[in-house]
Amino acid sequence: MASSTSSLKGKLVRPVPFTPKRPLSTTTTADDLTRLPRLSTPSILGSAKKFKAALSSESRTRLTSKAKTPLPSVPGTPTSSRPKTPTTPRRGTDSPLLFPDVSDMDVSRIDPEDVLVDFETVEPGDVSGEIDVSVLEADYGKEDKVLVSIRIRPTEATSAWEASHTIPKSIKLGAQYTKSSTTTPQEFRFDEVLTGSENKPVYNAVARSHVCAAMDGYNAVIFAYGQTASGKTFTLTGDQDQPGIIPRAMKDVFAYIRRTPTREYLLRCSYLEIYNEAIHDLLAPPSSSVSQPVQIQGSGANVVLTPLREEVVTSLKSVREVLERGEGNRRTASTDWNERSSRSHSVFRVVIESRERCAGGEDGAPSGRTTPGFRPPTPGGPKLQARGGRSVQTSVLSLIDLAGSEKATSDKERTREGKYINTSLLTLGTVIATLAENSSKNKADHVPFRNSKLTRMLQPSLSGNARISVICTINPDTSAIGESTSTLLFAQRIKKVQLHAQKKEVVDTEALLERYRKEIDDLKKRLAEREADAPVRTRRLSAREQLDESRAMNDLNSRIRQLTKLILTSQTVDESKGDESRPSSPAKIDFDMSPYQLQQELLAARQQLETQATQILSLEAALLARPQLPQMHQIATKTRYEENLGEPLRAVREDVEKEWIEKLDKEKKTRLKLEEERQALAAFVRKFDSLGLGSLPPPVTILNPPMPTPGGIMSTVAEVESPVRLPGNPTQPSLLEEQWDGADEMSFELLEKPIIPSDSRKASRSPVREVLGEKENRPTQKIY
Ligand SMILES: Nc1ncnc2c1ncn2[C@@H]1O[C@H](COP(=O)(O)OP(=O)(O)OP(=O)(O)O)[C@@H](O)[C@H]1O
Repeated sequence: MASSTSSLKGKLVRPVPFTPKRPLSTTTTADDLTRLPRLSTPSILGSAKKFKAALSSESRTRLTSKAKTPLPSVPGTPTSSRPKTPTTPRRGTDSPLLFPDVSDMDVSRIDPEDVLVDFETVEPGDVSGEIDVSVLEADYGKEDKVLVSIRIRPTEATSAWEASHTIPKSIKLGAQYTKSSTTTPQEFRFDEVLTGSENKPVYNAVARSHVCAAMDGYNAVIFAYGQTASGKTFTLTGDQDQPGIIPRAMKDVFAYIRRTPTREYLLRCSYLEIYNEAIHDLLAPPSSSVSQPVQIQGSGANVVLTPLREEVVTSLKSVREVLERGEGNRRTASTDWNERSSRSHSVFRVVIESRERCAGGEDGAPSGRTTPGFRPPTPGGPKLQARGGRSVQTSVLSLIDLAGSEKATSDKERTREGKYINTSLLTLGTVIATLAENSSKNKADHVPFRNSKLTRMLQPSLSGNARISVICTINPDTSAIGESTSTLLFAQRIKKVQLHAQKKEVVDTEALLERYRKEIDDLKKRLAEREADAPVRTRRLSAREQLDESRAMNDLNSRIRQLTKLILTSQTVDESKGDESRPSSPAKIDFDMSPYQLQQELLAARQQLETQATQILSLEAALLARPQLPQMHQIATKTRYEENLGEPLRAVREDVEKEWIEKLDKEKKTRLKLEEERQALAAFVRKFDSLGLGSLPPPVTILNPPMPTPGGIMSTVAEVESPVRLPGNPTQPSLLEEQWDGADEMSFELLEKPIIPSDSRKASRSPVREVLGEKENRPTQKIY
């Protein structure tokens, strides 16, 4: 063992300003660990980093006193602290406890409205001043591939790898290190290939656009992957001289807020680690962290971590305080390869909620918490509410430092940890490989997300709903060629994963519903006007214009349908569950809902009934208003023939006939479906009424909505009666069941004459007439 250790000496040789490596001990005691300073990379966390956390969950110790040295600022940050908001934590060097049971900024204890950050409250010193407009305006939302970069750690020894920094940026093994002299080394191409010890260009190239994307409403994940001691922590956290991605990202978050005077933000941070396949909250007090490990609940895109402490941050100072506390709790240990190796995967998450600022700062609108559809907040505490018509945009920025993969080590405890680390990284590799395979071959193979906590937690992001940037770090030494090659292969696979990140908005339901209702009213008015003068106008229109007219009516109807559906969906949106739409069975009543919410449901159901009745009648009206089927066939054939001169008339006719059969069949199905929905809704309304829930007067109460007749006369029908015949009622031939009789005999001359429906059509038993009565249906006679 001693010889293996000595052979490792000098492998992590770093250029200036690196300090010489401490001679490695093969037998590290817990005592040693608490004394070991991190010699090679001075931590940005000051003395907090000087502590080594205990290495197993049993013997793990937490810091019980606050680090003496405050977290150094990112260069250029003025040290003046921002004025405190009433709830800004007063903990600091004078704090009696580093892990109070309840933090002042714990989101569950505060009113989000009191801790909003906007361009006025951001301290100029919290802003990098470097944010570049082109990054803010970058088209990051459309990027559907993972941004994959390689960072090669500097070495004083000879590097086994050759990097090309010109486009295409690539890396390949030096020819002298390939297995045989005849083999050409494989060239790996990536978005970025970075070298050197400067963290700023690394941040700009791999992280800045993702941070801006997160501020703009997209979920974003940035993670570092690589062999142990290859530079993941250096890249993400950095040190005093070279702050890494996390501190720079937080600075840009505040810079972004400062540059966006139109919005206000609520920022919540959490910090966790996955150690030996258990998730620990790095911000929770040690007692509750051990007794209540964080659980992953939910599945698919709705993964929830609970209990997980989230703390509101209002300035860089409060971010530093949170980071410092969490960092002090991370499990690191000296391994044969790295004096301060991360033994866990750590995840720093910032939930960014924002909404439009209202002019003057106070809109006088009622609190979002009283908006209909609001459900009690999830255990994570209160969230920013959509308010006064302003929707809330939510996104999560996750910054992940993975534990390094490694070979067997000389220490038993490290070997046990290493097994867990390697297993979860292996699962990550398998998940990525399957996702890549699925995207490139259009397959839907099972993805084993559940095989490790890491992949389960990352499932929503890896499944596509996040902008992802991966930095794969490489140890360039010749002794690490194997591991570096496998890192490059991992990087190549993840490049193939397909992303489709979407912004998530929670709307102010009341305002939105109002908008929808208004639009529906307008549309209905337009529809009624068109229907009223349809009979007269139709006679004057050319064949093409008649088709256009019919299309326009259809468009109006489908927009009304769409909006009605939206009303139902937005009223039943459960904020904790994301975009869940209304239950599939409208007859199901949710007894957890408040009477007011139930009433809103009832109102929506009634409105839908009304709209459906209107739709069904409009369909009938359109059918009655349009020419007889053979004539329609003729019109369509003529139009098509003119459009495709040169095609044989017979072929055109056959095509048109086929299309019309399909069209009529579709129409029939739509009407039957509408009727089924209508009946289900009617049952829903009846159920409400039988429970006495509909007795309170809703804003609009229309149980038997006035139904527009084709000619514009309004009437009322019994709610149970349907204007559509259901299957199995052979006594009423449907308008849709007309035959193609005579269609073959048509000639274009017919079209020159006014289109007059035949007597048989007049005599046909229209369901509209049946329902409304012959007299009320008189407008249909105006057609003639
Ligand atoms: N690009 C770099 N420039 C200068 N020093 C670096 C660079 N990358 C890594 N180092 C140094 O190499 C050592 C190991 O780096 P680091 O701890 O970041 O590795 P790691 O990949 O996080 O390891 P582990 O997985 O074991 O936690 C540290 O002393 C760090 O300061």
